Amino acid sequence: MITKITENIKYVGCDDPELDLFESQYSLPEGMCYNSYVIIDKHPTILDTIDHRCEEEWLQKVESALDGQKPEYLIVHHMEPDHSAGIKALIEKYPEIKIVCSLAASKFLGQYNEDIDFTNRTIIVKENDTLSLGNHTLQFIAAPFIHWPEVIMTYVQEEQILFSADGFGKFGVYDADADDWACEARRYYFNICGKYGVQVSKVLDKVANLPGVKAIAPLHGPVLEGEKMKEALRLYHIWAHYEVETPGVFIAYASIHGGTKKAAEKMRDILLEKGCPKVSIADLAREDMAEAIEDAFRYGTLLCCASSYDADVFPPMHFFLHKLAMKAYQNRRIALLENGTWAPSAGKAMKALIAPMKNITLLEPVVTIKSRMHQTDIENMEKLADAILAE
Ligand SMILES: Cc1cc2nc3c(=O)[nH]c(=O)nc-3n(C[C@H](O)[C@H](O)[C@H](O)COP(=O)(O)O)c2cc1C
Repeated sequence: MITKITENIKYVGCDDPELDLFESQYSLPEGMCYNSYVIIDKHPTILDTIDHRCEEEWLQKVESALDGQKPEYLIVHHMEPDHSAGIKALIEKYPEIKIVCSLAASKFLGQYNEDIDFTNRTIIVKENDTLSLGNHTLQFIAAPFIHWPEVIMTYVQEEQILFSADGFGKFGVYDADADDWACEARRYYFNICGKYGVQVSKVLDKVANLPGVKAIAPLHGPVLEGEKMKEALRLYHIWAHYEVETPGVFIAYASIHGGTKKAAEKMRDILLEKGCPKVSIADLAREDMAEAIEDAFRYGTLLCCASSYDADVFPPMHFFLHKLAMKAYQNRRIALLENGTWAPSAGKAMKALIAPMKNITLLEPVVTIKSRMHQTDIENMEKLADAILAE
């Protein structure tokens, strides 16, 4: 199906409901979609290609949307293969097409397609350059590191639509969770763009200076308009600035034989009894790691509970904290509970992983339990809960 975004801008993206993992690591309970658009004008133009999994379907949609015209330009916003894999097939089908992209993207074109000669085919654009298609003027916006260095966005001046590359994207097929954009957009943002809050903030400032954006069309997920677009912009402002979105505590635990899990659940109960507005809890060994990353960013305080393991920390917790550090986790309070049977080491290992993070307040006391939570541990756990709740 080809959907009209406006009279002359058509959606030619594809759903991929069967993909197991996005970027080989993110679970997809509702599949994925790769967006692509065709602008019908004096100079017909395609915005981005597609993942190789959907190439044939996409080519047919493009042909049908063009309705007999030949495309003159392909705008490449982002060179990641889920959007650029179709470039080769597109050039084979329309050998005269010109590729419009950033300088950085022009280098990646050859890296991904060494058998194609891009000489005399590539038009390099930079910040605020424009390209007239006839009735549509494309204004290019540099968006480096959202979340790759070559990224550009395109603002279609007459229609006031921003084509935002992976910015404002989400997991799921095109119309998944139509009434709850934030849930999968948040998981997508923190796991994929989270490291680049500074760059996202800069782009948000540029978007605010555009003369009235009416819609945002990302490379994954629905086109955002009206109140949904306003809400997405509000959330992106919070996320990009590493602000707390929801008051409360996220408890992440990694337990080998269940003792640490019991202590984590007891901490949840103590916190709720003491009036904590919201406590979310996750088993890092079993639950979706990407969702745990998302929740760590969502709440203001993170409580990590982990078993000791080979004079270090149980690996699911190691991976979790390592990934948070990679994603520039910052501006948060962290509390620790460790468990060990002969020489507890989880606390020290967790502290070492947290040390490089920016603007983290480590709460005291670090609670140590031995093998199983004992009555004598409760006093320390209460103290830790008090420290968590004392803002
Ligand atoms: C492979 C392995 C390595 C472990 N290494 C340590 C260790 O270095 N120091 C320690 O005190 N306990 C160690 N333990 C014990 C765990 O920390 C133990 O499972 C924990 O104290 C009980 O909590 P749990 O029920 O949440 O796993 C190890 C356990 C396993 C299975």
